[in-house]
Amino acid sequence: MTRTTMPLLGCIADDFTGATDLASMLVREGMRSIQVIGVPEPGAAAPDLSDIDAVVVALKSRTIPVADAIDQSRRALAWLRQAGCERVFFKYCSTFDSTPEGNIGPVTEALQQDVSAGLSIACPAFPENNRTIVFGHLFVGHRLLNDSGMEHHPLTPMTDADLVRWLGRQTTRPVGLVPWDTVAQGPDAIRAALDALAESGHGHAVVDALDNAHLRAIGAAVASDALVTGGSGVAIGLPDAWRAAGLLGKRPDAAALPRVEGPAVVLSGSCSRATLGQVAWMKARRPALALDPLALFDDPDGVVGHAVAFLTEHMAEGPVLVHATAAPESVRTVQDRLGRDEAGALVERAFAAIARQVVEAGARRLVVAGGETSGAVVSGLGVSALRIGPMICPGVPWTVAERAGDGPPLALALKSGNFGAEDFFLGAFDTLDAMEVRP
Ligand SMILES: Nc1ncnc2c1ncn2[C@@H]1O[C@H](COP(=O)(O)OP(=O)(O)OP(=O)(O)O)[C@@H](O)[C@H]1O
Ligand SMILES: O=C(O)[C@@H](O)C(=O)CO
Repeated sequence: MTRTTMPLLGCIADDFTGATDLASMLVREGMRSIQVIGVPEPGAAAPDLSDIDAVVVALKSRTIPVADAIDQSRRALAWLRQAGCERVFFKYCSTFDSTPEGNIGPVTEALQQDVSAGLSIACPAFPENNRTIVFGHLFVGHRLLNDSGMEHHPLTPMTDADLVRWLGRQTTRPVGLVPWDTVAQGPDAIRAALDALAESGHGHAVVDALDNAHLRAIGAAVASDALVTGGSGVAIGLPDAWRAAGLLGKRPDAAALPRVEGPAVVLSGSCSRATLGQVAWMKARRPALALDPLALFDDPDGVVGHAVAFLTEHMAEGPVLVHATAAPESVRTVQDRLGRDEAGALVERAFAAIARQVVEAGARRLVVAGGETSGAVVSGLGVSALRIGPMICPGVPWTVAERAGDGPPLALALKSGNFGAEDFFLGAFDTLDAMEVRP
């Protein structure tokens, strides 16, 4: 018999757009999914989980102190288990963003303890976005992780592509490897390798994957595990395995959302390479306004007001863009003047205010670029949960927001900095117009 009343899978994601990425993969594979913003406080209105298969709790725990990340993740786990989830997924970045101290290893070990898991896999591979693992080494495209640009990341510089060694620095229990030639032999071989590693005292296994066939085989091998850890890629094999085991029903309409119509805006606070290209592409086609952080520092209300007036003037005619996205040298100038964190916080506050005011002025469909920027916008709009809909590109779905009070429905697409093709900003609205509608 297939269970129908409670979510089967509870997920804990260490950042915001990462949570959306995971939920999107689960929806594509036929699980009705919702993303909850932070751990709901006791007594707060709980999201409606009555027809939901997977719940993803979005934390901001990737770069906070280890003890705080453990505490938040454990609270998320307790809430998910109370909601009925029997399987747990810990989602981190496909570039394994972490430091020698954590937070991936320590959070995994805390969750293992709480769900009484023995060994769990670690698999950030996401071939659809060019992240693959070969003999434990993570590649971004053709480059090793530590030669991909990620070695310069301001918060989590990834200076070693050897995930067995890197994760081993963060964990108390040994880390083993299931190499790709074992993975290629299929689920039974993978399971046997994992069991052998557990038998020999390993607490973690990095699992190689080069393509989606590998990920589906891994999913089938670990479908009974209480805890799976990884990027969104490794989640794609789980739903089929659960359906085969009778734990999950068929969900042909998993991606359907209520129709949301109305003016469309794009807010971009990401300065990642992919977003720079997307902003340039959009500026050549639609009205666009650049936010100047230094002007924002001098007159925040004036600059926000000007941006809202600009959006409001143009949004009825089609998608319109406001961006702080700027080239690295211009970002450096701003950071030298204001400080890196202060500049970031100033721009994020501005986007939160712009989003709030432009929604008050009638905007109903918003695309937001950048993880931190998305967090600020979602907080600014008072969103408590996101129902996940169709995929725009691997890792980015449309969502419909649940908000406190009786606000009008809002469609939101939250894009990780480095995801999406050049035409993402306009293409996103085509996906929304073409989607199947939930009555
Ligand atoms: N022109 C600018 N000068 C200085 N800081 C900026 C500027 N534009 C944006 N920022 C800040 O840079 C940060 C960008 O982070 P964000 O997470 O939004 O994007 P990202 O890093 O590209 O996305 P992701 O985390 O999904 O990869 C934010 O704090 C934003 O406010
Ligand atoms: O896994 C990824 O690359 C993304 O979902 C992410 O976590 C971006 O911060």
